[in-house]
Amino acid sequence: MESLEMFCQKRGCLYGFIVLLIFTLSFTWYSIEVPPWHPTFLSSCKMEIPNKASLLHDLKEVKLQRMLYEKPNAVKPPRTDVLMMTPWFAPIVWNSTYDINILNAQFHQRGVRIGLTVFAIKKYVVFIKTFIETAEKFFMVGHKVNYYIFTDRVEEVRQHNFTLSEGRQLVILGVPAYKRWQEVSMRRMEMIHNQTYERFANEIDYLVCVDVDMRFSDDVGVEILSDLFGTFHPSYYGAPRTHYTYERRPESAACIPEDEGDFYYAGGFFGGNVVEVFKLTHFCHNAMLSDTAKNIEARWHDESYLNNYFVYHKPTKILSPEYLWDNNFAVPEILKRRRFVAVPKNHNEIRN
Ligand SMILES: CC(=O)N[C@H]1[C@@H](OP(=O)(O)OP(=O)(O)OC[C@H]2O[C@@H](n3ccc(=O)[nH]c3=O)[C@H](O)[C@@H]2O)O[C@H](CO)[C@H](O)[C@@H]1O
Ligand SMILES: [Mn+2]
Repeated sequence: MESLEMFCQKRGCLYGFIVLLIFTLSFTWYSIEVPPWHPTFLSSCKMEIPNKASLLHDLKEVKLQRMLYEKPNAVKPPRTDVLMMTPWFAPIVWNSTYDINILNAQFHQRGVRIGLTVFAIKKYVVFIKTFIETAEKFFMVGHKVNYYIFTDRVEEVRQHNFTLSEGRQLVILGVPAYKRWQEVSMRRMEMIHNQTYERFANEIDYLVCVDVDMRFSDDVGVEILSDLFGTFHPSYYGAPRTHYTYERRPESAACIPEDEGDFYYAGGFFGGNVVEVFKLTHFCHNAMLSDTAKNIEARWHDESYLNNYFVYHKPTKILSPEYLWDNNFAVPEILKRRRFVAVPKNHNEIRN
């Protein structure tokens, strides 16, 4: 039989342990402002957990596919003549830095849908035929694509009756024609913004927003897609900050001080997922309105606001000038492909 003394000793240990446990638990509870099992904590973790059946289905699919390609080499970069990564770890897309087959497999697996927005207002409708025809050849071939053509000449665009490959659709959106070309260009931000929740959120995953006075002349594929992306302007990718044609007047909402800024981005090619494009166009349009109220027109219109936005909201990917080129420029050694090039235009003739 256990002596009374031993029984008391054991019970003492047990009580001691329980007291310690309660103390530790309550300390943990109070030291975490919102405990992990609290709904507020769960909703603050932004990652959405997909449904279990679809996760398991995806896993099965990955196993079925063989992945055959030359393995990357950790000590031999594919390019040493250009910057391939920004200091905030956004890749810069140059030829031969990626394997399109790997990327295509990834984006097909996700069934990604891509929207391409383009504006053909007033005389700029002349560009739409070449634009769509070359896009059919080179833009996101094999993926689901929606073209969104914003125009004041709906009938004229419709009459082209473009034949599109499978999985591709064309949507014509009637919009007003502003008088000055600068305003037409700037108002694109507002019009894209207006369609994000109305339409884009339901129809696509990524948006690509470009100029219409352009032609595709080589592949532009899913390598460009990321949450938020911009493109080096072909005139300034190698230039020092002082040469960038940023808006410099402090009273403008587009102002970038002399000692800030990374690159000079082109107004004619940007994009991202629907939410990021919503935020970007919201900023650019409202900054433009606030400048207009002060009688200020930013130096390079929408491009100036875009550049300002990218200083403070860094793009997660940047496209090299391969994606926006002008054949009036001499072709530098680093430029291996010209994928999207300006169609020559008579500025005075087309803008008036
Ligand atoms: C390649 C590139 O980076 N281009 C940018 C550049 O000049 P650009 O000289 O290339 O501007 P632009 O004349 O092409 O105008 C921009 C776009 O607005 C549309 N448009 C314009 C006028 C008009 O009457 N009808 C019409 O539809 C059309 O889609 C055109 O492509 O600077 C502009 C602002 O000054 C914009 O930021 C452009 O995106
Ligand atoms: Mn243009």
